[in-house]
Amino acid sequence: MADVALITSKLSVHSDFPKEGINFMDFLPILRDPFAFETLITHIMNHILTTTLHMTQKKKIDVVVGLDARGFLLGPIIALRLGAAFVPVRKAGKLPGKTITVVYEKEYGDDSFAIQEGSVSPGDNVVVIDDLIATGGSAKAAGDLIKQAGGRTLEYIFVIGLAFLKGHDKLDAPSYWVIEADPSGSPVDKKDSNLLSAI
Ligand SMILES: O=P(O)(O)OC[C@H]1O[C@H](OP(=O)(O)OP(=O)(O)O)[C@H](O)[C@@H]1O
Ligand SMILES: Nc1ncnc2[nH]cnc12
Repeated sequence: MADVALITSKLSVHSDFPKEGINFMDFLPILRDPFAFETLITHIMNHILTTTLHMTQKKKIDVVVGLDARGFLLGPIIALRLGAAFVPVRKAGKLPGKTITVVYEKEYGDDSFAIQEGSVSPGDNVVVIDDLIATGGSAKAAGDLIKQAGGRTLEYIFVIGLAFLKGHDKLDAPSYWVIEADPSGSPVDKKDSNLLSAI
């Protein structure tokens, strides 16, 4: 698809960042090109309107959860277009008031996430947005927080999926990524795993 080719052309890969052996996929250049950025948002919106919304009888998404930090660059835009709330899942210790926290493991170390109590209500339909899924540790931790708050995660949506790491297998709902990358950071045709996980 031409839209995916344009978005993919903006990605850059940095070897051995932030640690030796990690091919870090940088999606920020997409945001520097307004046309590519708009194309990405439109692609994600099309996916949500044609697929995610039909995962619930209510046909409504109540909350878009964005993951610290790069999920914050996409989540509020998607939330506004859907008429949904935006809720950040932040690294623990950064949010005021009562929070729910969870410790998790990711591709290059351990971390902890928090969500503000009351920001997701019981029964809310939630979509999680982030730039990338690697081991799935971050997305799973966010899903655990949403579950503890009583919300229902309909889908996890990413710009980039490192499907070979099988992170999506850890998640309690289907996942979708716009671009799939191999261990070197090169784009590959999306595997069935992505399609299957979106069923
Ligand atoms: O699937 P995982 O193995 O959990 O890795 C994916 C997460 O790692 C990156 O964030 P990072 O924790 O580096 O935080 P940052 O966005 O603040 O740099 C990325 O933006 C995802 O949130
Ligand atoms: N390879 C990678 N590139 C960018 N962000 C990441 N987060 C975890 N692994 C990553």
